[in-house]
Amino acid sequence: MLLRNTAQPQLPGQPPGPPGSTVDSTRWCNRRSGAASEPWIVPAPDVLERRRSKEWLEARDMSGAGLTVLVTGGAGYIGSHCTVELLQAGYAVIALDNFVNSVPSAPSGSGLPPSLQRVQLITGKELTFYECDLLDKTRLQQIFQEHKIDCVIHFAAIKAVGESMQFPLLYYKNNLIATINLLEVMEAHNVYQLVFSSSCTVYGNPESLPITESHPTGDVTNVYGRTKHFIEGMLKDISAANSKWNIIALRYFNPVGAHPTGLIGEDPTKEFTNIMPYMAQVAMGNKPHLTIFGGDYDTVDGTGVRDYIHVMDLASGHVAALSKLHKDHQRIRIYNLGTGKGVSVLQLLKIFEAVTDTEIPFKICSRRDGDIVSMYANASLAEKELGWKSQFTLPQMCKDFWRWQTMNPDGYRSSVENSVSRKASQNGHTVTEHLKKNGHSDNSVPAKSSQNGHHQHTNGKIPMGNGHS
Ligand SMILES: CC(=O)N[C@H]1[C@@H](OP(=O)(O)OP(=O)(O)OC[C@H]2O[C@@H](n3ccc(=O)[nH]c3=O)[C@H](O)[C@@H]2O)O[C@H](CO)[C@H](O)[C@@H]1O
Repeated sequence: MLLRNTAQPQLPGQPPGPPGSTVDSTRWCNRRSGAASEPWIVPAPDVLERRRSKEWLEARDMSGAGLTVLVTGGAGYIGSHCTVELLQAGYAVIALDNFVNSVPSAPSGSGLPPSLQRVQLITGKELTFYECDLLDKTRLQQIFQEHKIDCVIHFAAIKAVGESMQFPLLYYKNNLIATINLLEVMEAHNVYQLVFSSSCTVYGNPESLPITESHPTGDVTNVYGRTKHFIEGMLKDISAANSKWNIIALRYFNPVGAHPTGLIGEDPTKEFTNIMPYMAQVAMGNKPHLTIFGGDYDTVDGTGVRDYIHVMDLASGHVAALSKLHKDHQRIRIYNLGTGKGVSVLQLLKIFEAVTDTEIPFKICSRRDGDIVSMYANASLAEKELGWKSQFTLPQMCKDFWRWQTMNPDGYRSSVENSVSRKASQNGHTVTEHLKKNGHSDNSVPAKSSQNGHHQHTNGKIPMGNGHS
């Protein structure tokens, strides 16, 4: 039976229905009939740690202690998950975002966007945030002047493949000029350590599988991908011209999943087209069926094959990359971040159904323009040189994505204040007591409005008494 979510707004971590109600998810998702119902429970924030191997935890990288990293695109999907790992690795984080594809800070709130408020809740640590468009070079310069920045992770970009074909100049301007501004400002402030967010899309149609970093690049099928390819070229050129540069470009395969707490996840403000968010919408009953693009490819079952990687694995890959930059000066180096496992659309669908206990009706239609048949990584270089290896399995990716989706059916519109209030009241504490107990000071510093109207959330402390956005 397919039911729509008609529930009232609920708190993250609670099933739909009035706060405190016992309504479970059988009421509102595309559940398999007769299956036992089990409401989603908020996992402890250390759940991620427990999933990792003992060896990994022992070797935990704390190389960020005492260093400040600037994260562009910090409020977005990958940026926010990476910020969790950076804070946990001891970095002081300065995050920037222009909210082009992430949910903005509420005008009356703390100045922090909801994704980053939740990052603070997960980590119990504070960060600094500026609303800043990288096309605004003056603003960027001010930020570099105000802080002693040691290194940069550059996520900020627009990334919708279809949109990039319709509006190529928008993509070239936003992705290329923004990056040039950032590189110029970095150089002017003697900041030369950079991790750049690239993509497996630079390989185009692979000539051989699994794909190693030495596979030819440039035969890219879309404008978005070409911006990534051009930026990689630019980074090679600047590192050849000036030996001070120390850069790692990470070529991601297909990022999916969400933080295991379910507090942060993907909440694009643009129409989504990637498969897992779409699949989840069908599972929720918000879309009637999944359209599978092509069932006649030369693959295990005729559907397209990809290398899906948990976003928290990507996040730890960035910490490993920064750590490498602090240790070795290698001018520019490129690594694939993937699991090395190719998974077809139908295989993904079956696993998603099994771990979420839902049914996903689908229709196999014609191939999507520009789609690649099969793509998966050889990620052994990252393992050898960065000491990084993916940890999460595909069922965990699906489960974590689903937890985020069901806890936040309206994305970040469920407020952090509610989440805090709920946890506090569960423990018999006030919000203030709860935050103090969890390492937040009540000595809050509200967001300042800078001269040009941008918000800065100084030290990232969660203001109390005046509400959270
Ligand atoms: C060519 C290209 O630049 N691809 C980008 C796109 O990868 P992909 O196009 O690989 O990601 P995707 O999630 O859109 O598609 C994954 C697989 O699912 C299939 N599919 C997808 C949606 C759907 O409704 N039905 C369906 O069958 C699709 O044909 C493909 O085989 O997005 C990624 C981010 O996650 C990267 O940014 C990639 O660079």
